[in-house]
Amino acid sequence: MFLINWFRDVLNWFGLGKKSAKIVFLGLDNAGKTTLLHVLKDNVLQIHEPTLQPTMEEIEIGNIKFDAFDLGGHKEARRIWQKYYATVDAVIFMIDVAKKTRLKEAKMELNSLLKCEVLDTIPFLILGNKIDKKKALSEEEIRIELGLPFSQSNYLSKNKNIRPLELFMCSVKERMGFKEGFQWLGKQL
Ligand SMILES: Nc1nc2c(ncn2[C@@H]2O[C@H](COP(=O)(O)OP(=O)(O)OP(=O)(O)O)[C@@H](O)[C@H]2O)c(=O)[nH]1
Ligand SMILES: [Mg+2]
Repeated sequence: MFLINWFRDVLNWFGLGKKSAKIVFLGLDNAGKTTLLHVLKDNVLQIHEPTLQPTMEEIEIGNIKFDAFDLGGHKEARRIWQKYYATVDAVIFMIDVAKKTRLKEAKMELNSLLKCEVLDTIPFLILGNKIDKKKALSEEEIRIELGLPFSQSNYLSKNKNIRPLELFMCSVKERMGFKEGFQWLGKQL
């Protein structure tokens, strides 16, 4: 019962009501995607092996359906990301904000997603994860490093459409920050 209520809360964060949405979790390896998915699904923080094969978690309560695709972030795995683009309603792009040395690589992957024609108007929720770590960069530093706008209305997609895109800093470990991100995303769907 607790779990069911908890799922309902999760879905309410999305503002999904009776909607259904397909979401992909993307980002470099080790960012925390699988950890987040399982916190959302079971409310448990587990240690996961790096994701080698894409997995899909489907949560259905009443007529609410939420499909989350968890794709591996290591170099080989990134090649298949594009197979999922055509049908997605939203992208969650996760970044390890405590790993400064990999921000350039994360920026490159994010930019190539943003340039992708089929994702032109798809909302992007960027989660700056691991703010619990000592070395975590601030939100401002992350915006600068990734070249993200400070104001939402500035963000134009490749075809000059306004694309919903927002950064939320979070810690999956401390269960902080991502809820606000999902609330924002729910409004864009
Ligand atoms: N400190 C801290 N560690 C975290 C947090 N979230 C995830 N981690 C850790 O980061 C590591 C990688 O997490 P995963 O969820 O496996 O990362 P992933 O993005 O799925 O990685 P791939 O499957 O390789 O693409 C694990 O050791 C997690 O415990 C967080 O909020 N804070
Ligand atoms: Mg994973």
